[in-house]
Amino acid sequence: MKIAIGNDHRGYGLKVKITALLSAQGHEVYDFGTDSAESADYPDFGHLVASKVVNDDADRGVLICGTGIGMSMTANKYPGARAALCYQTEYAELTRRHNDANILCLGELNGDDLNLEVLTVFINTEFEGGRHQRRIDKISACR
Ligand SMILES: O=C(CO)[C@H](O)[C@H](O)[C@H](O)COP(=O)(O)O
Repeated sequence: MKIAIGNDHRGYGLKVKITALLSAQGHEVYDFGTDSAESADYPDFGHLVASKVVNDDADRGVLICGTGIGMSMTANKYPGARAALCYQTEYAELTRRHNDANILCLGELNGDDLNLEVLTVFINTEFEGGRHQRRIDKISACR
């Protein structure tokens, strides 16, 4: 799978671990920065990753900031982005099965170990389709 990843300064350490894990599993990881723990603005990286996903240059995106909230706000500005902020594995499973989420947002505050579990579930869970596809289609239908 092609996976685009981005982070701000608070997400840098976790990004390094995630990139190593995904690469070891054979995924193609495209790292859009930031590349250090020096202060950086999360929208800069959220925009890069979300645009890659909605343009089909990546199958999934992963975005990390302190809470994951700013990244999810940024990514969901893009039509076709379904960014999900997940703090527990159950949410990652359900957002893949029911929402076909294509971007996972993580909060560094949630802890690296739990975030890596959440990531693994997100990457390995398939969309169920059926009634959930109808509902996803309705997300795009702004009134
Ligand atoms: O959590 C975040 C946005 O939702 C970001 O990680 C920001 O970094 C957070 O707002 C903290 O900012 P700071 O400059 O590190 O204090």
